[in-house]
Amino acid sequence: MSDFFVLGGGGHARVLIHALKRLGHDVHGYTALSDEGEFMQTPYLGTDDAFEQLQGSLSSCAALGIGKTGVQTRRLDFLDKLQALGFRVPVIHAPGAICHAGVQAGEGTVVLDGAVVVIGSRLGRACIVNTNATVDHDCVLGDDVHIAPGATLSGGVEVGDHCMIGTGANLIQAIRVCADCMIGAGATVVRDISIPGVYVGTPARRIA
Ligand SMILES: CC(=O)SCCNC(=O)CCNC(=O)[C@H](O)C(C)(C)COP(=O)(O)OP(=O)(O)OC[C@H]1O[C@@H](n2cnc3c(N)ncnc32)[C@H](O)[C@@H]1OP(=O)(O)O
Repeated sequence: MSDFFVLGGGGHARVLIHALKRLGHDVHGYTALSDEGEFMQTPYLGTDDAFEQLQGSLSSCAALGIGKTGVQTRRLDFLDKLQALGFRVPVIHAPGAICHAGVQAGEGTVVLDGAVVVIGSRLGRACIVNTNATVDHDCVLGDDVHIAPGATLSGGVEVGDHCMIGTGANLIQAIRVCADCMIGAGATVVRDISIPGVYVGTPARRIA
């Protein structure tokens, strides 16, 4: 069991703190833009950049609690900073997640309750496989990819860096989605996507 601090003070941080505690880890506190997270039930340590000053006194493990609702986020920047300062940012599988043996995942990646990651899949760094999402066999996710709640990647799907696959979206088998795409909630992707942008609907079409 390890001692963690959680970087971020919103809903995603709260989910991670809950998961870490259920896994038996100690959570010393969280950082956030401001001290507004009484509901976090763990001490506020300072702003999101405070870990640079607090390094000596903080636990050696960190969790990336900053959520991702768009393509551009600071998640990878923070992961790089944390690692450069010597923190470990382990992969977290929530107690209710299912990850098949041999699935590979990069540092800072989390798989949340009810999510299933099937044999042969590879997840990059700082990814989120959110509640009840499915990443079926032999998928490959780049870095900083978010598979939102209830989204489904069928077998052999590839998703590029920084993509966000929205809540309940479905990608059929062997689809390739290039980096920097937002797939809207409920979209159905039936063709490869090779131009970065925002895609919605069934079948998914580019709107921006
Ligand atoms: C635990 C968590 O909470 S994780 C968070 C999970 N969140 C998500 O999955 C959110 C995914 N985001 C979406 O689906 C968003 O609606 C986006 C990114 C696709 C579009 O957002 P915006 O760029 O703000 O577009 P906007 O809301 O202005 O809509 C533009 C048009 O697309 C339509 N549209 C927006 N989203 C969708 C969608 N998912 N499916 C179909 N049509 C859509 C709108 O109705 C609008 O159409 P109109 O011009 O005919 O009125």
